[in-house]
Order: sequence, then structure tokens, then C-alpha cells
Amino acid sequence: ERIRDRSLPPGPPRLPLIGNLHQAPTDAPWLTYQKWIKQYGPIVSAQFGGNTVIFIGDATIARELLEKRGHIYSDRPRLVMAGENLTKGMHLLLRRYDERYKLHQRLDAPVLSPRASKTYYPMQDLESKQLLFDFLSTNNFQKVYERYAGSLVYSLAYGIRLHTGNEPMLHHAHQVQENFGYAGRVGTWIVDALPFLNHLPPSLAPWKKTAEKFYQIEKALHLGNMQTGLASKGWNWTKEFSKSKQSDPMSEIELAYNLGILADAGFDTTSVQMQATVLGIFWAMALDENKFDRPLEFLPERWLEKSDDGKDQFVNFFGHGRRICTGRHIAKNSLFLLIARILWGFNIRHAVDQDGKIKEVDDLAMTSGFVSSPLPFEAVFEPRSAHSKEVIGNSWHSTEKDVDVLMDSIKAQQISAGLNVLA
Ligand code: HEM
Repeated sequence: ERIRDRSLPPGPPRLPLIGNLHQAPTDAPWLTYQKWIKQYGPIVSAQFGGNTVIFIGDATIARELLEKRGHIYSDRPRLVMAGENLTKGMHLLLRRYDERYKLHQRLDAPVLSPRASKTYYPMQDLESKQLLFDFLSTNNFQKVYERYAGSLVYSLAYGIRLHTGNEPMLHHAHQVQENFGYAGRVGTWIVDALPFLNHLPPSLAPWKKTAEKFYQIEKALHLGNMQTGLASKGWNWTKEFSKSKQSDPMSEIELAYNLGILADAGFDTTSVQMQATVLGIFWAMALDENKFDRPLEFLPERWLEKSDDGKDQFVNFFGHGRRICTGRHIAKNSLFLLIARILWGFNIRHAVDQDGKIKEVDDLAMTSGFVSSPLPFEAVFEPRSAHSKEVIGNSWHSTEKDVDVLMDSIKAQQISAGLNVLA
């Protein structure tokens, strides 16, 4: 603690060399960071091995720093295991904020703009009709939502629909996400705390073997999907990107990773926990008692009136500034359509046990890692009436389901909206 840099914000006491590494939480880290923010104030610093991390727990400060001064705060720290050994510098989320990152953003931007995102309605319409139809026969909502999200981005990126949610490709993608989460866990890899150890030969650096195994699994997924995308009949992002001049300087594998990361970011996104040197703690900001009355209560009406009480409330659920989620327009359109259609078609109830007693749900129980989602719980989806059941069935059976036809209709829509379509 004596060696703490006095110019840094306050934070928990440190040990020599390792700093706060021994306190690095592997489970629900946001709870520890929220505790530190309550104890030390809205800007907290901690030292994880060689990395200094600044946590921000106030929405106004986060916007001030991460948006208005985004040119300084858009970089990522060095993550040797996840960023270098596993993804070989090709993971968009972990890329330094440099010219190569900007090239990737320029490649993605035309298909993710608000105007382009609007044209994806035919795919969102089809997938949401299947989602409602699936709810007539199952309450397994995790799987139903996941199939929706996966099928939507895989159709857009590669022209691949996921009909059941049991496809081996989805299993492969999950394995990749899991490996990435494991490689990115704070406090797991000594080489993240002491990067010079990465110069050791593989025989003395066992983590390199793990990283290489994970790399091969991921490479096979992205390259295989890109080939399918290029061979598919209809329009898709793979074809569009391969015609873009932004992809000229990229190798085949770099382009495959760009597409793969984009697609995978699009379907396993319950909440993304990014590593950064300056990290906005959404959990603390969204539950800030100074800005929200009774923050843990479900009071949707709190959003109906724009707050004029001077409290700058947290609304940045997709991140801040230059590293903001680039798929947010697609995500918001999906959420609007799904929420409206589900509420129109279904009553959602607690599950009950054999004695008819309600099975309570802990709505704060979440998985930990880069990507975090609710721990499994049960719920019951019941059609609101015989009429809604009939409409759901008829809409699903009569809708166009050919992905190539739908993707070509999207392309036609983009052309008529004046967008520059290359493929
Ligand atoms: C409700 C759904 C979604 C949520 C809550 C969400 C949230 C986030 C968050 C919090 C980040 C990190 C921002 C940061 O680093 O500060 C992110 C990044 C990202 N998201 Fe999303 N996202 C969602 C859907 C999507 C979809 C559908 C796509 C793709 C079609 C997507 C693509 C990406 C990409 C590519 C990044 C990395 C951006 C970069 O670093 O350049 N996301 N998302």
C-alpha cells in the first residue's frame, strides 16, 4: 500500500507486486466492484498484477469520460491469454483502439447502421413468428430466445438459419464462447499479471498449449461459416464484406474472425463484461440509489416520464462512446418486436411445484464471465386465448421461410433505400 501512486483515485489496499489480484473476484465481480464504489466513491482504482484498472460507478462521470473524451478512453489493456495467445489479436472486443480496429469498424458499419438495421425486418419477422410458435410447445425460454438470436445473426452474416437450436454449429459456437470466457477470466492466468512470462518456451508455459487448442477450435468455426456464407444463394454480410475495399488488406482468417466475432457477439449478449483500463460498472450505475428510487424494484413506469429532477440516470446499456455495441440497432429492433409479440400472445407465470406452490425466482442470480446471463429458472408461457393460439399457428405456417428469398428481399430493400450494396 505504501507504493500506491498518489495520483490514482482511492481504492482497496494493495499488496506489493500483486496489488489487488488476490481480491480479483471470479464470481459476480460486479458485486465486489459495487461494494468498492460504495466504500471509496464513484471513481475507484485497483491494481491487478501489472494492470491498473479504474472503475466508474456514476452515470454522469462515465458519460463525461467514456463518451466526451472517448478518444482517450477507447483503448483496451493487454490481455495476453485471451487477446494474444487465444485470438491472436483478432478479437474485435479486445483490439487496441488503433488504425486496424478502425478499419474493422469501417468494414462493419454499413451493415449495422440504423438504416441498414431497419431492412432486416423480414428475418426478425420470421424468427419471431417461430419463437411464438415454439412457445406453444415448450417453456424452455432460454433455448427459444437463444435460437432466435443465433438464427437471426447467422442468417444475416452467413445465410444460415438455425431451425431447432440443437445444431452442432451452435454447440461449436458455445464452446468457443466458453473457451474465450475462460481465457479472459481475471486472476486465472499468471501470464496476464506477468506478461514477460509469455516469452518462455512452450514446455515451460503450459497455458500456450491450452490457447493453441482453443485457437484451432475457433478458427475452424469461423472459416467454415465464412465458406458457407460465400457459397450461399442469397445476399449476406460475408458476401458484402468480401466485396468491400476495407477487407482488401485483411487475410482470409482475419476476415473470417471479423464475421465470426460479429455473429457470436450478436447471440450471446445477455450482458457483456469487458476488460478495460477504465471500466464503467453498469451494475453500480443502474442501481445507483442517488439516481433511482427503489432501484431493485421492477417499476417500468419510472421510464415513462423523462426525469426533470436533475438526476442523470444510467441509460447506456449498450456501452459508451467509441466502443459502444455496434449491433445495438438490430438488438433494439429485435427487442421491440419480441416484447410486443410475446406480450400480445402469452401470459407469463411462475412455475409451480407438485403441491401447487410457486417456485420463486432469484432475479439477481447470474453467471459470471465475459458474458453473463441469468442462472436457469422456470417460467410458464400460456397463450392468452384460443384466438391468439390460432393466429400464432397460422402466421408461422403461412410465412415465407426460405432464407435466401428473405435475404434477397433485404438486399432489394437496401437498394431502394439508397444504401450502397456491393454484393
Ligand atoms: C440486447 C442485446 C445486446 C446487448 C445488451 C449488447 C451489449 C453490448 C455491450 C455492453 C458491449 C460492450 C461495449 C463496451 O465495450 O463498452 C457490446 C459490444 C459489441 N456488440 Fe453488442 N449487445 C447486444 C446485441 C448485439 C448484436 C445483435 C450484435 C451484432 C449483430 C452485437 C455486436 C457487438 C459487437 C461487434 C461489439 C464490439 C464493439 C467493439 O468493441 O467495437 N451486439 N455489446
